[in-house]
Amino acid sequence: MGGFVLAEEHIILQNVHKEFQRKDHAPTIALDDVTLSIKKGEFVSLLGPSGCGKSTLLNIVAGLEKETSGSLLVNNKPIKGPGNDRIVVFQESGLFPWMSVLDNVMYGLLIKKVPKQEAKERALDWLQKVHLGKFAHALPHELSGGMKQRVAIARALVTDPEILLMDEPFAALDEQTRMVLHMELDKLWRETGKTIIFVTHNIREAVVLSDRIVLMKTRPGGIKNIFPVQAARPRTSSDSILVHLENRILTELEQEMEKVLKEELGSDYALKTDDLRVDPNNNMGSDI
Ligand SMILES: Nc1ncnc2c1ncn2[C@@H]1O[C@H](COP(=O)(O)OP(=O)(O)OP(=O)(O)O)[C@@H](O)[C@H]1O
Repeated sequence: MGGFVLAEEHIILQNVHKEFQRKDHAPTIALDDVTLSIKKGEFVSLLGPSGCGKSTLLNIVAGLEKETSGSLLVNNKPIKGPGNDRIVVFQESGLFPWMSVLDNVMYGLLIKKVPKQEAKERALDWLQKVHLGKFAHALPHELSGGMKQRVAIARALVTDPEILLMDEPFAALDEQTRMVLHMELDKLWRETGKTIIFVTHNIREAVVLSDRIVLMKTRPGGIKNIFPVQAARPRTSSDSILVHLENRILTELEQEMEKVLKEELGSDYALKTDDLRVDPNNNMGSDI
């Protein structure tokens, strides 16, 4: 071979096809022929309209769903199911309501037979990193939504997985909290070098956080386009590179969503996707 070194691929999906069987109906093709490679330490977002297969793709990488055909490799090894190297953070924090914040974060370590004192120290360390050291002994219901998601992130990262899989983790949060968590996640990602796959409906969230954005399409679900994000970090959403990219992605999404709406509504189709356009006076970003 020549004198160049290939960057290390962490996750490789090759021609992944996923069908869900439905009684008395044709199967739903959730993913068709998805091929995607993700490098070690890369932050990749999956973006696209409802039903385009984002969660299915994430669940296949997590080992929670099995592809119907095609292959998935992590560190060049086929995936047979869930593993300690991959952890999922969901939209709902999923904390045990009867356990303190500290016990919630320690739980995964104790399951893995980490000695109690070490588990406590590691959990407290992670609670400091997500700025919740003072809430170690609080119960989940005493926390705000943003704080709960911080605990969920600490609980995931304390076990030191190689890959963090995030399924709309900030979708239920208000915009200000979301922006703070973007900054925190960006910092944690840069400090830890984890590989992250992040599912979102929010274009601005995707451009602010990602190295690459995988824009997905529906019917059948798959990849429509991939956008590298070449802006310096830490980022602000007003960065002109990001604003320009956000509009490019939105233009492609509009085409996709018009296609979907026409198929769904047929002759009733009247809705225009122009309403999705970014209003420069509106800080919220576009949810799709
Ligand atoms: N367990 C299942 N059984 C049957 N069909 C399913 C199942 N899970 C997903 N699907 C179907 O597969 C397609 C893709 O679903 P998926 O949840 O992956 O999409 P998504 O892009 O994550 O959607 P959303 O943004 O609304 O969460 C949809 O048509 C969905 O109805």
